[in-house]
Amino acid sequence: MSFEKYSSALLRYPKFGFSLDSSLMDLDASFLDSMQPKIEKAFADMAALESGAIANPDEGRMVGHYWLRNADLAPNDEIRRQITEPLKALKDFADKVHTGAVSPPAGGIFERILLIGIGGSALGPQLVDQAIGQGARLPIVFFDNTDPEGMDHTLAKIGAKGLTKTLVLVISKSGGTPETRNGMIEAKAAYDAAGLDFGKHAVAITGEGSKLSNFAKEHGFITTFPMEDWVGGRTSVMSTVGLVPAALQGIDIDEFLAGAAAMDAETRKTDASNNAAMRLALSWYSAGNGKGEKDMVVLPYKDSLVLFSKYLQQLVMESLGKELDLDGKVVNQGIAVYGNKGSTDQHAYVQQLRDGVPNFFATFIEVRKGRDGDTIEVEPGNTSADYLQGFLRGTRKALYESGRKSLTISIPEVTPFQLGVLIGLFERAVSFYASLVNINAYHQPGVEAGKAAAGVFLDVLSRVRSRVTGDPKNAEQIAYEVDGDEEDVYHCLNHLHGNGEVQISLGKTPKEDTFSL
Ligand SMILES: O=P(O)(O)OC[C@H]1O[C@](O)(CO)[C@@H](O)[C@@H]1O
Repeated sequence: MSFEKYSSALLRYPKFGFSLDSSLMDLDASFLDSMQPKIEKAFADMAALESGAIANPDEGRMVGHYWLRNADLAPNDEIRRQITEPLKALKDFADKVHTGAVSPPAGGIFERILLIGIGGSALGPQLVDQAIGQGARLPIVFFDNTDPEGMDHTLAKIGAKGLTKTLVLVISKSGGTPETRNGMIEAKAAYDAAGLDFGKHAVAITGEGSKLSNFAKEHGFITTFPMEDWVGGRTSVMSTVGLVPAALQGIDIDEFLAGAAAMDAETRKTDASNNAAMRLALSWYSAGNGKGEKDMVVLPYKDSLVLFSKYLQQLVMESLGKELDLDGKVVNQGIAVYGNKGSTDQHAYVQQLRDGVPNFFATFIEVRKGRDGDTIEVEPGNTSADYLQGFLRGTRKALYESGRKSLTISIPEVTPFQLGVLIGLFERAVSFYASLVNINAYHQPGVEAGKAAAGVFLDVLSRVRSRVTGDPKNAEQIAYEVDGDEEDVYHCLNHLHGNGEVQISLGKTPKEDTFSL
């Protein structure tokens, strides 16, 4: 480590107080020279993407999340309208909810939001809430899974009386995601049980003509906001998906969009040496030899950014984790992302980072401002914020001394603008990296295999359910009756037992276990 090296590697955007320190990634001149053709191609791919090329060839779609924060860049008037009109409509809607012009049927005003979604249709709003939702006008709670107990806990927190003043946002781009559908059905059941009209409390955000959009029409939802097919789920936080809840929460969405637009403006420039998104992408490439050989550990030193690691996990892993490259060659690409927050992680897994398997590089996120208002000294001469900074600097140094590389991103404070800056940075870094390694970052074919297998399992389960009788039978016998896979049938039976639907009599091995009513 040397000040000289730090000083020459530091990339700064003083206009908004951002910096990226890649000095501890050791990117040397020969690596950068060797990458030049790929860098030029990545800039060209990006320019094509932003001007409306079909950048997601497998799905035949444009990729437009960069237009969401600068509609002037949209490739045509129709798309421009698809951005500006919903933006205006959602602001009007939020105003009406705040003033009571849109109100619950039982009177009063809406006091909280229940957001039902999963993946990109929940993670962005969760990040926004955690990072910049403190003191929000409307608090927000989530159903982001099909776990019945999780939903029960959330409903219990709201309480039957609370439901009367809860506005439900059901978010699904495809409109057919089972977890989200289940959450909506469970929420509707709770409203029905409380004698309330679910539709009069509900808003949908979904693609036109989707199952969800039809459900919303049938059940008289308050309104529906559109989601366009050129916005991917994991990059939807600046579309209606993220902006409707944020505006309802009273978050300054114009600032949020402006932060991303400011980062876009800097990282659209084709000077690689001063482009933070390209620098990130090159650092990832160098760390993992362009094959994702090193994991990315994300360590924001700020409680409010704790979900940023999880958010990046989806953004990076769903975008870059691909079997085939754009030429159809098997490449099994990806970068594993995990993390939580500093300095908390110091007391969890940093031990392994420092001394264990050297299979990662770290990404520190420094927030310069410790807190608003007065502070105290926790000991003579030092504040809590000093400690946070000390632990960040100390961990970064200790890791480098044991041969572990790291990046450090710094922002002045966590505001809507700065959250936009961070999201804009990583979105573009993902786009660049995808070009560097020649993959489509905008589809997710791998997710379908698990969904299809779950469908087969659920089908077997419904048949197994009707085959359990008073006579004890083992999995093999029932599998024969339902024409199903024996192990699948065994798991179905065990699941039914776990939920009190059938009895089990344990044998020496699962093959010998028997089940009855
Ligand atoms: O918004 P939808 O269509 O419900 O999808 C939710 C999530 O499911 C995925 O399609 C696949 O997991 C994600 O890309 C997406 O964010």
